[in-house]
Amino acid sequence: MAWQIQCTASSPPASPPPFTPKCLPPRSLFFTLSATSSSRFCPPHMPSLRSVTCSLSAVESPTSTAGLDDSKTPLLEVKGLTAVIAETKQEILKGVNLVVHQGEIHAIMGKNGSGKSTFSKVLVGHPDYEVTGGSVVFKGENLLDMEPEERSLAGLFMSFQAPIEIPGVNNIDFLHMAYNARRKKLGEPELGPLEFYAYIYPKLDLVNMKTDFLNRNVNEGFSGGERKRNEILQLAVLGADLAILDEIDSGLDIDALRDVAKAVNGLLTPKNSVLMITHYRRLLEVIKPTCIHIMEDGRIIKTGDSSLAKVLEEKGYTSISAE
Ligand SMILES: Nc1ncnc2c1ncn2[C@@H]1O[C@H](COP(=O)(O)OP(=O)(O)OP(=O)(O)O)[C@@H](O)[C@H]1O
Repeated sequence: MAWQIQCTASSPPASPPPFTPKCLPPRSLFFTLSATSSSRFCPPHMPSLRSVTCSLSAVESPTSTAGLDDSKTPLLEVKGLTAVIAETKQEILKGVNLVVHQGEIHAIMGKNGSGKSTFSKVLVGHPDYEVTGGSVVFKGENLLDMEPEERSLAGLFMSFQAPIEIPGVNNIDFLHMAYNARRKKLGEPELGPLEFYAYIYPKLDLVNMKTDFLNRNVNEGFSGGERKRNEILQLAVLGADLAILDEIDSGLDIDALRDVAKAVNGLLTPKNSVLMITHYRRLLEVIKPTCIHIMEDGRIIKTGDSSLAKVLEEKGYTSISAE
């Protein structure tokens, strides 16, 4: 799936409201996020097991430059990102702009087929898509130049809408390998099996998972909710500067949603950020977003605070499109 965010701001208000996220007026920002899952696309955090991929990007609106928060370097900057389906050349992303700073939580919503997942896929470098324009800078580096695993090692994590199974690969071995790859990248010594077990064991409580899930093959036979918990366990183990969560709430029962939200909130620090795609306000009530972005036809058409989700629930996307 894919995400795309766009924040637009007009002229700065005379008196800024008490809560003025950096992505809202007087700033002009655009966010784009896309994520893709495919049985052929590997998690970027699994360099040697290419079955899923992740990536994220943000671009500043060409019209929003004056409004950007210059006081902080953006974590993610996506500018005018356009992309087509590789096979048919059909354009899906039509100019996505997004800026994410440290400590921010951004939500992307939008009708089915608006391009959210495509955006995510493009960000992670999914081969089904070709970038035809724009740029994506993550932590000051050109994300589009990086391989999917390089993006992960740089601090990008993505949780897929439909996490894939990796038959024959033990969950704890998978996590151990991915974790050590990250440590190696950071110039830190790798952990042996016992050290890693001691590291991961307390994290199971975070997502309310039983120990035996570690010894099962990755997602094999897991229920939908268990897969989502496992995704968040991966995030807890690997850490991330930017976590992209694609419909992390789908398939979760009420208790599981609470567990997952608690885990995600517990992982947040002033230095890392979250970009989450969702169709439902219930997620935004437990993981409170800094901004909500609405995507339509491959672009971010509106950005607002959490009250936007209430408007959507009451009036639907048509009311936004009509503005
Ligand atoms: N590989 C592909 N081949 C053909 N069409 C594609 C491909 N990828 C995306 N599309 C089309 O691009 C459009 C956007 O799809 P995308 O999955 O990004 O939407 P979305 O906003 O994530 O939708 P949803 O909310 O239903 O998950 C859809 O019309 C989809 O059919």
